[in-house]
Amino acid sequence: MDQLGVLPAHLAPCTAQVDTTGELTIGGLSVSALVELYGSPLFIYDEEHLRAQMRASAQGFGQGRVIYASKAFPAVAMARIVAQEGLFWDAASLGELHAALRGGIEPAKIVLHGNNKSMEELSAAIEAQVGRLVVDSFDEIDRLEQLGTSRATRVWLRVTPGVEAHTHAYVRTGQQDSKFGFNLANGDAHRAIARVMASPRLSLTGLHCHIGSQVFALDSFRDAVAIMAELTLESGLDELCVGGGFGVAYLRDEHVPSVGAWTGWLREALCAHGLQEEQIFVEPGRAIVAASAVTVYTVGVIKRIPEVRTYVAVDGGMSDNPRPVLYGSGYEAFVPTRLFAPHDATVALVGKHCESGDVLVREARLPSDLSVGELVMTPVTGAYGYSMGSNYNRLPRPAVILVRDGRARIIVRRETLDDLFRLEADV
Ligand SMILES: Cc1ncc(COP(=O)(O)O)c(C=O)c1O
Ligand SMILES: N[C@@H](CCCC[NH3+])C(=O)O
Repeated sequence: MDQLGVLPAHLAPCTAQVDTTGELTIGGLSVSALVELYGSPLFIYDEEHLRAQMRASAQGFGQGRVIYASKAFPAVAMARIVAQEGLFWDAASLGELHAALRGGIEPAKIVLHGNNKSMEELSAAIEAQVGRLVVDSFDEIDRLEQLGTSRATRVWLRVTPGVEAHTHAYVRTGQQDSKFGFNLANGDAHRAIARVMASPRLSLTGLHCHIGSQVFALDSFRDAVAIMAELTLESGLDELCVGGGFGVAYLRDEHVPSVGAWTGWLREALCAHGLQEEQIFVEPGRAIVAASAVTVYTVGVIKRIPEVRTYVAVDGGMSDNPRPVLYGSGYEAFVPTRLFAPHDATVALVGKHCESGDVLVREARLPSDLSVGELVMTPVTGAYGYSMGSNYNRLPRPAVILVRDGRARIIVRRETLDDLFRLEADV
């Protein structure tokens, strides 16, 4: 089915269905019943969708290995699923490393990233015996040598290949002017390779690059693959990771390759450049997790300004989804209990924060007879929503639930007022 009422199927989690009354179900459970049980706002993740995306990414990549970029959604429950599906886990901090360990990811399948890793992060990674440590700077090489690492720690170097990915400037990472990695053009990458190869304490096994996030153009990857494959082979290294960043559809008119198509294309391109499947890695985050979740809100206020605009205010906002404010990202909105109703009015869907910029969807299509108390849902919020959320205006973070086969589990409970004050001293 291409449509679930007015909801385009490609924006919905894979188990989403619409019942005869127009109500959306996910994992066999009605969205309104879930909100009744777990409260609003609510993140609903579809476990089958997550597993299907992980399997598709791995299948497309053949013998290559898929690393889940956990920053997109680094919950412990997510780590458990990643462990069961056999993927690797990219951690970019001590917190993301601990989520992996708590979720049962084998340390050998953890890849530690970060452009400014602390001594504490480096020693925790070495102690845990993570599978790959991705070195990002000359200062980090100094730190590792000070720490007295042994050659048991496998090291990759993050290279900045000088590729301008076609995406938002804030999430572009492969160009020369970047805080990440060793630049290829000015000779830093070659100097770092020579230095780490000569080190008695470090064992260089591969290279890494990541050109940016929410990238749609295959051309950007094509250039990065060619440059990185050549550098890996000329340096005599065994492993190459070409990062993630595969774009996903957020809007009804956007259509993008599936995650399996992305990884399949990269596998072919890397092999065409002379690498063996066993040598290659990819690192998608968003493409695995984004469309697996929806956020459901409750409408609290409808403000109509004739001939100007209608504002529909919900009980969350930029604290549970900062992407529209940060990157001007677009989303769609739907009433999950009335998917057969025409969504015939254009309104601004806004949050409850003290900022005029706290807009979730600037021009949302919602029913013209929408009323206070109804539910509104934004799909494709599984990546960089909860993980980049905040407590701005002292809003407690929403609950996150995982649904599957008619069963729901809380994987992150809703914050309470006590949670909000737990760090404050009693003065
Ligand atoms: C090191 C690294 N690897 C992989 C990714 C992939 O994340 P995504 O596929 O969500 O863009 C990122 C973030 O963009 C990253 O910083
Ligand atoms: N947080 C960004 C992506 C950054 C990826 C991290 N390297 C986003 O939503 O879209």
